[in-house]
Amino acid sequence: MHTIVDLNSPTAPAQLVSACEELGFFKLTNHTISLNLMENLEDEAVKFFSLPLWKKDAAGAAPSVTAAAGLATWATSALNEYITAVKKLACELLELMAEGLGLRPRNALSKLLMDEESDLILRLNHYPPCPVSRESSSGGVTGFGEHTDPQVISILRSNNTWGLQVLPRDGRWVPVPPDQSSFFVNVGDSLQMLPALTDSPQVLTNGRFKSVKHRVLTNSLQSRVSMIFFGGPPLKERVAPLPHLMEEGEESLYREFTWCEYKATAYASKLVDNRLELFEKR
Ligand SMILES: O=C(O)CCC(=O)C(=O)O
Ligand SMILES: [Fe+2]
Repeated sequence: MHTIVDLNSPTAPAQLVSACEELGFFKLTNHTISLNLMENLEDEAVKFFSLPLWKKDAAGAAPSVTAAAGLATWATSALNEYITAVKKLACELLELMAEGLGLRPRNALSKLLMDEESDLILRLNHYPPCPVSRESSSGGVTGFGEHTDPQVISILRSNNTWGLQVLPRDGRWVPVPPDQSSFFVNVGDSLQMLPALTDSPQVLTNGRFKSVKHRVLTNSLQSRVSMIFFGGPPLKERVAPLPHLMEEGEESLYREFTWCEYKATAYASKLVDNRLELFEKR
């Protein structure tokens, strides 16, 4: 099962490091982001998702999605409030991780998100109930296929509907019990490649973080709504080879690439594809 990290615990830095090394995924409790804010945003998201498709398409192309979709005007400012708060939380976590890794300076990781050109995304997902999943022998219909997140860090909040599963290294999918008042955090591919991002060889010896494979199965009776904050580096930031693929002194199998290139490849490929193969030196 995944680790539960209490943000207020004095041992949070060490707990974060071991959670990121073992599974690359943990539940975070005792954060200060208001449940009320998250529930209000969830209500607006549900209203948006229940609009007819043509209206959602039109809203997507409009300068203000909320206004075009006829959603509450406060929704835009609430969204901005949420994004600011969750970005701050992401940076706090990255600083605690740096502390746990003994990295100097403390902002070695968080500066990637603090940069004014950092690539931040908030995604809202809606999985309507899918009755077929009751009859399905595989235990559910896929709502979001298996993948790793390409960014540095992802911070997920969902309603209390089951569906999220993570894949530990022993290869068996584990359902994650939902908890609408906590966050679920996962290591992204770019954090797995962290030594390159920090230019800090000491991290190589301190262990590596894992970007965890995860997926969502639909629920037969209840709809699931999730909001995920993806913290990515600036587009021009250099992302480099996975150190665990190299022996000491061995030349990298991969050519250097930027976050922009990696992101473009990640979103153009199928979810399960091994994107790194595309960056192998030929
Ligand atoms: O909706 C969820 O619970 C997870 C979705 C997800 O993994 C993603 O959007 O990257
Ligand atoms: Fe994901």
